[in-house]
Amino acid sequence: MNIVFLDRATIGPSVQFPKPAFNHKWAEYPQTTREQTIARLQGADVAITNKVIIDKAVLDACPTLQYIAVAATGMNVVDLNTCAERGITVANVSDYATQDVAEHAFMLMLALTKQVKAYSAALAQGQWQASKQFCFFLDDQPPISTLRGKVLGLIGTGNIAQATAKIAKAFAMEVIYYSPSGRTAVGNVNCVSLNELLAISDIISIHCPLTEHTQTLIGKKQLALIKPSALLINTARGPIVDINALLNALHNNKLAGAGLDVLPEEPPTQSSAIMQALDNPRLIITPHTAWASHNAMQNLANQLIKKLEAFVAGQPASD
Ligand SMILES: NC(=O)c1ccc[n+]([C@@H]2O[C@H](COP(=O)([O-])OP(=O)(O)OC[C@H]3O[C@@H](n4cnc5c(N)ncnc54)[C@H](O)[C@@H]3O)[C@@H](O)[C@H]2O)c1
Ligand SMILES: O=C(O)[C@H](O)CO
Repeated sequence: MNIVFLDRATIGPSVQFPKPAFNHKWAEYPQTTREQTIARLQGADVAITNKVIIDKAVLDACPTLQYIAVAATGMNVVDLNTCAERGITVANVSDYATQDVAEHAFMLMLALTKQVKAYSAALAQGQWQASKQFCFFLDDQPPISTLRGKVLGLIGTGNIAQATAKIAKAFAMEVIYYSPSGRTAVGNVNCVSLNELLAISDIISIHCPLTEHTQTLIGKKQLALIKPSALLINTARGPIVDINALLNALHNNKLAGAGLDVLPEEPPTQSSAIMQALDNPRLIITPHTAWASHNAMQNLANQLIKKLEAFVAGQPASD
């Protein structure tokens, strides 16, 4: 088996990939550009990719591929339909960073409700040091608020959404879900329509995959349904939110804050509108690191190899 790992450097250097227990040749590259992808996959049976795109053009030019291991939960970098037509197995790694991503979503919620960015910046500018009392308030920011009692609307009902719901319960928040499948409840928590969720939530957190159905799921029309006092958290995939519509809503005070771990373009270019908005204290961006604890990444590496071994042994893949 010829295995080619196209973007090994996207998994931290402290992580060891176990040696597959079958006869193989392993080639790995720190990164692979679009132009390099086809050449590097010539003769490969197995491609491993985290974020290198394997679309129809790549699949057409690499007929030896039998198995694509996505070193991530989100599989949006692979043309799944073409793989299915051609009998190419695509396997992602699910549930390796569930708790990490849920904690990250909460970190963003807490940072926004407690105005951490605005107050840290004021401190760095010496504003607290110059104040006449023990504490210091910023008059031009929304009031600091409390999570307890707030309605958390979760888009998606999968692993990360449910882990986020568990944390929310500990904060005494009220949780609702949106599921496109018509489910009415997850455990004892109600599912509502997307429009209803947008209208009644104090915090909306996105936990669905990026697919043709979820591209700009949250656009101008949907943002208009959200309360101006609400927060939007996206740790799923950047293109699920129309970023220009989001920036507009923030700028016009139609949204109280946004916490984003993912952007439509990764990495973003410095001149992009979102990077130009970075000094907005109600916008917190992390560089797609929600998943990236050492433990989670090692989990991912172990599971990826286990699934690959199961495939080579002709056993059904299991998580
Ligand atoms: N930021 C990060 O570091 C990070 C890490 C892991 C996963 N993710 C992203 O989070 C996503 C969710 O991960 P998960 O482990 O919870 O996956 P999961 O498969 O357990 O759950 C996905 C959920 O999305 C729902 N869904 C599918 N289509 C939908 C639609 N059109 N509208 C609304 N909901 C829809 C499904 O019903 C399911 O409940 C992944 O697909 C990935 O893109 C991001
Ligand atoms: O989907 C995932 O697992 C994360 O985005 C890391 O690639």
